[in-house]
Amino acid sequence: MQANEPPIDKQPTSQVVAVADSANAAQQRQPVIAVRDLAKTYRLGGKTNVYALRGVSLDVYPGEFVAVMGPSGSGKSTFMNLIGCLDRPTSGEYWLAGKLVSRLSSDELAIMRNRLIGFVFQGFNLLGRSTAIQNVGLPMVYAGIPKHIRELRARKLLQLVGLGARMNHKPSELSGGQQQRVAIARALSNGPSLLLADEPTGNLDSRTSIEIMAVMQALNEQGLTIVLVTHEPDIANYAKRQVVFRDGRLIRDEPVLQPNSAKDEWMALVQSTNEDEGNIKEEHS
Ligand SMILES: Nc1ncnc2c1ncn2[C@@H]1O[C@H](COP(=O)(O)OP(=O)(O)OP(=O)(O)O)[C@@H](O)[C@H]1O
Repeated sequence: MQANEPPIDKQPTSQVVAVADSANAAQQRQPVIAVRDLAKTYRLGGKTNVYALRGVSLDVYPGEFVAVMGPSGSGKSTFMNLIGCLDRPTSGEYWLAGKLVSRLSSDELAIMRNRLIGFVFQGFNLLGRSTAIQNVGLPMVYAGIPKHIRELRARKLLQLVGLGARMNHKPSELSGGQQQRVAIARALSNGPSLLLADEPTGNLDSRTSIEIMAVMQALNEQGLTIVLVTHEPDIANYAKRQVVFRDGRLIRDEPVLQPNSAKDEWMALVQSTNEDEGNIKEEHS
């Protein structure tokens, strides 16, 4: 066992059980995320403690699509910041792809984060003066990838999210949904195995939200593990599993038996729009 692998008694119970249960192949895989008793306390003004997370334990396996829900202030963003290695917990343990995060140096952590995790935010966070292809290529500049490979990869990623015809557009020349698709392509640029999305549809209308969720579901079908924070139950119903936080605790963790298909809903919307437009044309002819 490597120094920063979870000791067997600390490993997720399901993983230990899975060793004995060879029939359950999915559970035999190592979790991408394994947290145990994770807690985060903020100290306000040197006096007051804010208990943002109070002992959360959770495993997320490769290929899962998890929606994180809960009321405002319940700890969702704090949890995402911890699993995204953007912040350190006050106590508890976190294994990211089998490595105990607390044992990693800041440099090791940064390398692991850049290699394994892609981030998508509510506000897109694109550079306003850069084109779509430049925005997507930026994380690869930091990763030291040569220009010709960067461009090739950025083109492929923009095509993957359906923006092949918008590569040279700046964010102000793109719709909100298109900007979020650029942000998703950028999040994928270093080939992560985990996508963390904090309210990715929070700034979008419901039609555009379905479009973005169709992209997310397609990526998940290709094997990408996704953890997504949302306030909206409709959005959470596109995920395969829902976890709910309240007052810094995990109070519910359930599979979604039949996730909605955003692609089907999107196609139905497009079809009904086409029919409406056809009817209008007929009325005017
Ligand atoms: N940097 C901070 N300093 C002090 N308190 C904080 C800090 N960040 C978050 N908190 C507090 O921790 C608690 C959890 O906040 P968090 O942002 O994780 O909740 P949330 O579920 O993401 O809420 P929302 O849905 O409104 O984004 C809240 O009481 C919040 O005020």
